[in-house]
Amino acid sequence: MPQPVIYTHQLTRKFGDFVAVDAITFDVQPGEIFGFLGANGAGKTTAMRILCGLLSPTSGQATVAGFDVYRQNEEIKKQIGYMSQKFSLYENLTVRENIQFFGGIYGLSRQELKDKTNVLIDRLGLHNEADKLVGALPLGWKQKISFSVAILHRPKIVFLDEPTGGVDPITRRQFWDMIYEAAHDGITVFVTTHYMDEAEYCDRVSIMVDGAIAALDTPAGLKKQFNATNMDGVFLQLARGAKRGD
Ligand SMILES: Nc1ncnc2c1ncn2[C@@H]1O[C@H](COP(=O)(O)OP(=O)(O)OP(=O)(O)O)[C@@H](O)[C@H]1O
Repeated sequence: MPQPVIYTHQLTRKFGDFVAVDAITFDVQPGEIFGFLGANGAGKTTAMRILCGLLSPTSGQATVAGFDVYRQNEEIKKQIGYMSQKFSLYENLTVRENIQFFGGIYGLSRQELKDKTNVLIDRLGLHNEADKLVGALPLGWKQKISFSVAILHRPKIVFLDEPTGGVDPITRRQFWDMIYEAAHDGITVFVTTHYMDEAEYCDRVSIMVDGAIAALDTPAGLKKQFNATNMDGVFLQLARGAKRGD
């Protein structure tokens, strides 16, 4: 078995007496697409913030790309890419400027930036849009650019926090083609989503309920375990018992 890219053991985060993340244990293998599901308030974002090196756990263990979340969060930040529906690109910069800005933050050299920007604009077929403001583009395009920017520096792992919220199923499907391509290139993908069709696209899926991992398996394994025809059926059975959330 190769070394996991993400390893957690009894990872816990409290806010005062409130246990937001409750002793979660799992690992993610290199190149895997790992779905991180849970109802609102289940604790996904808190767990993800810990794994991105942004928040310290209260107890338990975790490593990301081999680095410890308590002591080596600066190293972790260099190994990861991050994209969220909530934080994406700068609307008042052009596509090209956004790519160069974020590429610069991720530490690419001037020449690398120039080359990668051109390759990316080519791949996304954005020649006519490259010098337009991002704010003028449809949401689906922004998401695709945002994802491409998050993996521009070829991180070991990319964290995607509800990356496809609010776009139509065809655009979401295209977005997932990009995810598959990244995974095929060896980038591990850790993704949260509320769309159950997207859960089916993951290699394995964990479902959090009230801070704990209630189930973790391949989509096929989960459907079998919960005697459900689709992931919606699995999710509803687990989420029905949740105390937190809307
Ligand atoms: N800084 C904080 N202080 C106190 N409570 C917090 C803090 N951050 C998160 N929580 C609480 O922890 C719980 C888990 O929140 P979290 O945002 O991790 O859930 P989530 O699964 O990402 O939900 P959503 O899908 O709605 O984003 C929630 O009840 C939330 O109110």
